[in-house]
Amino acid sequence: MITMEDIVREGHPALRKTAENVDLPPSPEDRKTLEEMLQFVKNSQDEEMCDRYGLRPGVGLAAPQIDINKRMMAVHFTDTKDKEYSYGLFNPKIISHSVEYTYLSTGEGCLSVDREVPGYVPRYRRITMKATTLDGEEVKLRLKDFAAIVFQHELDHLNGIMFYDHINKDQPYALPENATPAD
Ligand SMILES: O=C(O)C[C@@H](Cc1ccccc1)[C@H](O)SCc1ccccc1
Ligand code: NI
Repeated sequence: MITMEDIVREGHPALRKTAENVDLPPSPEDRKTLEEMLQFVKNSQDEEMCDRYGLRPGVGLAAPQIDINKRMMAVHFTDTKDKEYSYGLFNPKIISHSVEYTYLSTGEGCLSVDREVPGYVPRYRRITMKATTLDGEEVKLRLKDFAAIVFQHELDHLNGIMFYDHINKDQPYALPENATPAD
C-alpha cells in the first residue's frame, strides 16, 4: 500500500517533469498503480488508517508524487453539494474552461509540500476534462468550484506545476477580476 514514505517532496525532480502519456489499454501494472493511488486517497480520509500509518489527509494524488512519470491521477472527495467524486484517471486533459476563476479562501496545500505557503491560488471556475477511467471508459467530466480546483491541482502535477506557482509573488492575495471563492 502507498504511505507518506512513497510521496516525494518539493525539490524532487519528479515534481517538475511533464509526465508521459499512458499507453491504453493500460498494462496490469499501470492499472494496479492507479488502483493503489485511489486506495491511498481513500485511506487518507480514514482516521484509523491515518493514525496507524501516519497518513496526511488528502483528496487527490498524482503519479509524479510517487515518482512515477505517467499521466495518472486519483481523486476521492465529496463536494459542497454532496456530489461524490471517486476516480482513477489515465491521460486526463482539459478540453474547455471558463474565463471566470475560483480559489479556496484558505489557500492550498500539497502532500508533497511540508510547509504552509500563504496566498490565493486562482484556478478556472469551470472545466471540462476528458480522461480514461480505471475501468477503461472514456469520460467527459464537467467540474465546477471545489471539484474543478481539485482536478486542476492534480493535473498540474502531471505538468510539473506546483500550486504555489499560481500565487502572485508580489501580492499573494491578489486575484484576477472575475474570481469567486469556491468555499
Ligand atoms: O498534493 C496533492 O496533490 C493532494 C492535495 C490536493 C489538493 C490540495 C489543495 C486543494 C485541492 C486539492 C491534498 O488533498 S492537500 C489536503 C487537502 C485535503 C482536503 C481538502 C483540500 C486539501
Ligand atoms: Ni499536490
